[in-house]
Amino acid sequence: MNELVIATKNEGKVREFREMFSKYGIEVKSLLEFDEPIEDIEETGTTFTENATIKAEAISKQYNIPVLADDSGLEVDALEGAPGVYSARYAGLEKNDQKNLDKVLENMKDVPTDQRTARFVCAVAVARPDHDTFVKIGTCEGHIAEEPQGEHGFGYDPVFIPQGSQRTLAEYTSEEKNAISHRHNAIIQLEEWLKNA
Ligand SMILES: O=c1[nH]c(=O)c2ncn([C@@H]3O[C@H](COP(=O)(O)OP(=O)(O)OP(=O)(O)O)[C@@H](O)[C@H]3O)c2[nH]1
Ligand SMILES: [Mg+2]
Repeated sequence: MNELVIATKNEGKVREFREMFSKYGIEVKSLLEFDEPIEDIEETGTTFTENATIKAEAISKQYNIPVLADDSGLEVDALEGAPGVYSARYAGLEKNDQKNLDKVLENMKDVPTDQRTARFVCAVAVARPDHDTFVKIGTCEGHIAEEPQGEHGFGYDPVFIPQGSQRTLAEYTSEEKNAISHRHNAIIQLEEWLKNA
């Protein structure tokens, strides 16, 4: 396989998939690079697994090709798992990373350091014509910073400090993030399939 379609319109995800799949010699094509505009796929599931499956199967069926999709988000223990599957839409449907992150910090303002534990979760689904869809899940444990730091990455990266680190993920280089991220931890479980695909 030398090209894989990823059913996403999130440029941050596309960049990371492109970086991580390059070592397998696989080029990534996202929904942003199709000749015709692709309608938004409604994420009606209540779990990362369901939503990743919905996105992968929608595009796989429409174009009759193998497709990978990623549904991911941030689970904060002190917020009972929120924003969770609603991470992209936490502060509203407009999908504003800054507003989402501000809302997490605001909701966490009275939470002491030792209770700020959180994790990123990523479900990757692979849908193919005439095959059952399969899903792999990766996580990345850490805690929520008191204030945003760093310019790299996307989404909640400026407020997420991976376990054992003093820096936020937005202060990591892309190579450093791609070595420990939830997305990386999901993709490494695809290695067998990638080698044979
Ligand atoms: O700081 C972050 N670093 C990450 O590595 C990361 N991965 C996911 N997220 C957050 O979770 C939402 C996913 O929602 P999501 O899976 O529905 O994606 P999306 O709507 O942005 O794009 P699409 O793939 O659905 O087209 C994203 O928007 C982000 O807010 C991340 N934040
Ligand atoms: Mg989405």
